[in-house]
Amino acid sequence: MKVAAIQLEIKDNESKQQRMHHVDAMLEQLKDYDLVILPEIWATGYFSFDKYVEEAEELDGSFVQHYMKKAKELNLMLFAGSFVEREGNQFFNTSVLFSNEGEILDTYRKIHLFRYGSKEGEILTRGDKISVVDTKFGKIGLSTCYDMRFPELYRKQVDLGAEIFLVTAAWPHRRIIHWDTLNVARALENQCYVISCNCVGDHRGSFFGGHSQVVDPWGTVLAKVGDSETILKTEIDLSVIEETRERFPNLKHRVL
Ligand SMILES: NC(=O)CCC(=O)C(=O)O
Repeated sequence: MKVAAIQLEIKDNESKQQRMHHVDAMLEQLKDYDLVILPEIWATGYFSFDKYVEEAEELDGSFVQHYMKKAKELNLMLFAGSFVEREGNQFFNTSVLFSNEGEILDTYRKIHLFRYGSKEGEILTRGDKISVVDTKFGKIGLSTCYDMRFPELYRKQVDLGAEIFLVTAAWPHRRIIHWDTLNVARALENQCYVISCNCVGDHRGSFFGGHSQVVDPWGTVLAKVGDSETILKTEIDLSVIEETRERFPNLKHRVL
């Protein structure tokens, strides 16, 4: 399974349309990939809290319609990262997984909203549904950034059959050691692949840390990129999930 993560630089002087245009050009390079993942609230810019309401869209709005078409056109499964979703008078940090046929496989509204130096928790409403979706590549669990600090979410995803965790993020450079550690921890404790995608760049005075990565179910980092804009490209072997779980069956040894 060929996977790619578009580690996007968020530039303050770019508009949502410009960022989408830039991402679309990067997607064109990934036509023979099976799965592509994008970061958190990348089109608006995670720290552009003043634009959240103005740029929010409904689930059938133009952002989702656009990436639905792109997934089909490029014949790839696309985890389009998250965007600010409006439903009635509520707003959510919502990510969408599209099939290569352009269907919405699942959506996920971030459950753990970030409140440390972030207005996310003031503006948005938290999600309350755990997302694990059956795909042609196995069962995939969806999550967003700060969620990584809450192991119980991933354990619940495993209980629902998850084999691969997709994590969309806007994680700062100053806590990048936590990010690296959590990517490995979530993979090895749950014997799942972690495929994560972070932003980079100096956005409204905060530096995003990059380090988008792919970690296998044994906790080995198969691929990791640095802290500048790039596309992480790698291949994963899905048989490693079952093989790891059989060889070292810690998931079966749970007591609690
Ligand atoms: N976007 C986020 O959720 C940031 C999370 C973060 O910076 C942290 O957990 O540390």
